[in-house]
Amino acid sequence: PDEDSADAEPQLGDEEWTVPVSIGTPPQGFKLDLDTGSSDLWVFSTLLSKEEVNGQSLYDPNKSTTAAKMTGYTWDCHYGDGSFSSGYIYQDTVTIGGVTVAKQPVEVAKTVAPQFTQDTALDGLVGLGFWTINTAEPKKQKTFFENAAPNLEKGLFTADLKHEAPGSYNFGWIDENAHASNITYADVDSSDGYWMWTSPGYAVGDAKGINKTAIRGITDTGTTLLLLPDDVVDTYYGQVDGATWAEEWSGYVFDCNTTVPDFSFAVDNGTAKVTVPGEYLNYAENGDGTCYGGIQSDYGVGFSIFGDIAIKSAFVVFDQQNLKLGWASK
Ligand SMILES: Cc1ccc(-c2noc([C@H]3C[C@@H](O)CN3)n2)cc1F
Repeated sequence: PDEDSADAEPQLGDEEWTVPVSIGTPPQGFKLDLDTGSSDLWVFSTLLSKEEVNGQSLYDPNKSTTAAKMTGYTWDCHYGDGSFSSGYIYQDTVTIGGVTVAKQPVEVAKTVAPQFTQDTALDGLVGLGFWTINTAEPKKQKTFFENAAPNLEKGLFTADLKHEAPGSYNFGWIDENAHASNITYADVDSSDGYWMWTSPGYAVGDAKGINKTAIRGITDTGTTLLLLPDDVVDTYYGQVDGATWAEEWSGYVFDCNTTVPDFSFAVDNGTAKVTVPGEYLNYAENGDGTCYGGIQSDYGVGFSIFGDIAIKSAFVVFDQQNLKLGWASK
């Protein structure tokens, strides 16, 4: 059923992906960043001061006949990079990829951090984590997917992000033509509100076996890079000629002409694995002849983060009904 599919446009050199979202009646159109690492749906709005807006589309609830203010409700988000946004809440009709939720809590921004003002590629976020980390007060609100799932064929959504090319998110069904290998599932621990799971190990380059070490982390479409434990990161860069940790870049860098090896992480008991091509792991030029690695340390986060660099290397199934995370090659 192709109607439940949203094209995901890569922005800023695969830094983030946005999808077209309609809110209100008549529909107001936005480009929102689907983020499995948070659980608030928020959008730039007419409540913002003009200094905080830089070309983004603004949701105006007063122009929507289906908008209803949730009196007394507020929200306040803080993201991993220190950015923030906050405001008030309306219920309105939201459509993403052909899936419509009436009375979806739409968090309208009254304040956004400079990072959002500067990010002209997006008009807000759609959190696809679990409601337990939604920031609405006095009562947490369900995500778009949690509200949509009961009316979908399957209580799951899939992410098929691609390197420097449009990808897609599907809601409620698995496109068997979108993945090459069987889908291998891992158990999800949603107790912290994230898509948290544990990979049993990893391999660098074309190494046959895997280094058996548990990598516990979240699968987060809103994080660009692949953030891993220091011992894994050090082992990886030990195989990248000339790689060093650079204070000025706060991360591992190497000469841009360096050939960087693939990185594979195991799924389930290690029978299946996802291979991130070395090409994706030379993430960005620093401008001084060095390049910034796509693998960096998860120090201080408390868990690893399988961000877009890992997600775009696979076809990923976020199965909320069975609390499973599926990975397949494509
Ligand atoms: C300007 C800007 C800043 C942050 C983010 C952002 N979105 O998702 C996330 C990650 C980290 C964690 O917070 C949840 N998922 N970060 C997006 C932005 F456009």
